Parts: sequence; structure tokens; C-alpha cells
Amino acid sequence: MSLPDKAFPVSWDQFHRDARALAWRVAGMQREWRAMVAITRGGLVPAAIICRELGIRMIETVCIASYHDYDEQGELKVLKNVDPRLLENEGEGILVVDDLTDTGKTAAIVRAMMPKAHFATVYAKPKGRPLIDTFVTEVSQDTWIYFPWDMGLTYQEPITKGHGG
Ligand SMILES: O=P(O)(O)OC[C@H]1O[C@H](OP(=O)(O)OP(=O)(O)O)[C@H](O)[C@@H]1O
Ligand code: HPA
Ligand SMILES: [Mg+2]
Repeated sequence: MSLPDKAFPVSWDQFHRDARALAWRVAGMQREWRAMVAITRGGLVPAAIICRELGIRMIETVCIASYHDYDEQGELKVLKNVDPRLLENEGEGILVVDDLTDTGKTAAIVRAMMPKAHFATVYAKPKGRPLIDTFVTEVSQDTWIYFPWDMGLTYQEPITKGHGG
């Protein structure tokens, strides 16, 4: 498998705005959250922004590693679970945060731990969308999202190069 054709590059500024938009949506639900659970590692970034906006100070992690075979997602392994107290009442009152859902496999693992938790991601692709309660922007399944923490500044060829422009 190669990377999807379409690219959706996200700057720090855009990510901050989109994560804040997610916080606005969750805030609109007017619920009290027992705790936030960030799905590492990508979920740590929106979690930092959203917990600030919502005044949540109890932050937990669920640590999941996917073993990539070249660029294909391999087996998912839970390296660290949440505090068992958060699993009470099937995760009711817990806000789970991740940067995106793609195939939905990561969200499905965490959903199995906390079926009644509220799942929020900044971005969603169609396959993962049914597993998420609140998200901000949907991109097509054949789009790869490039996050700012994975990027560096590189030279770009001019659009008209080789076309006499
Ligand atoms: O819906 P899925 O197909 O499961 O993909 C979504 C997951 O993939 C990415 O994490 P990744 O496993 O790459 O690890 P990272 O968060 O440590 O970068 C992303 O942060 C989501 O957690
Ligand atoms: N971008 C970055 N990481 C990912 C993606 C993506 O589109 N899908 C799964 N992990
Ligand atoms: Mg992740």
C-alpha cells in the first residue's frame, strides 16, 4: 500500500483553530466531564488545547502503538491502559480525544474499553466516522493528513516549472 493520492497539509495555526472548534462543539453539549483521555501520541496535541478550553484538569492517556509494515498499518497494541476508575459505568462522563480517525481501528479498541465515553477527533475519514461522536472536518478516505509535528520546511518546485511560465 502507498500513501493516498490526496494531501491535506495542516499548519500549527490551522490545527489550533480546528482543535478549538472541536472544543466549542463539545462545550455546546454543556456536560461535566469526569476526565479526558488522550489517545497517544497524536491525541496529546488536541488534548492540550481542548482541556485548556473546557477547564478539564484530570487528564489520562491510553497508549496505543501501531506496528507499521512500511506505510501499512499493522497490528495495534495497547501499551498502557487507563486508570481502572475511569472504566466505571462503561466510561460514562469521559471525553476521549484523538487527532483523527482513519479506518476506525484505534477508536474501536478504546470504545471497547469505554463504550459510553464521548469520542472527539479533530479530523475524520468516512470509515472511522461511525465510531466518533464529535469531529470538525471530514476528509475523503484517499486523503493523507499531514500534521505539523511531522513536517519540516522544504523547497517547493514552482507550479509553472517546465511549462514556459
Ligand atoms: O483510525 P485508524 O486507522 O486506527 O488511524 C487513526 C490513528 O492513527 C494515528 O495514530 P498512529 O497509530 O499513527 O500513532 P501516533 O498517534 O503515535 O502517531 C492517529 O493519531 C490515530 O490515532
Ligand atoms: N495522517 C497522519 N497519520 C495517520 C493518518 C493520516 O491521514 N491516518 C492514520 N494515521
Ligand atoms: Mg494516534
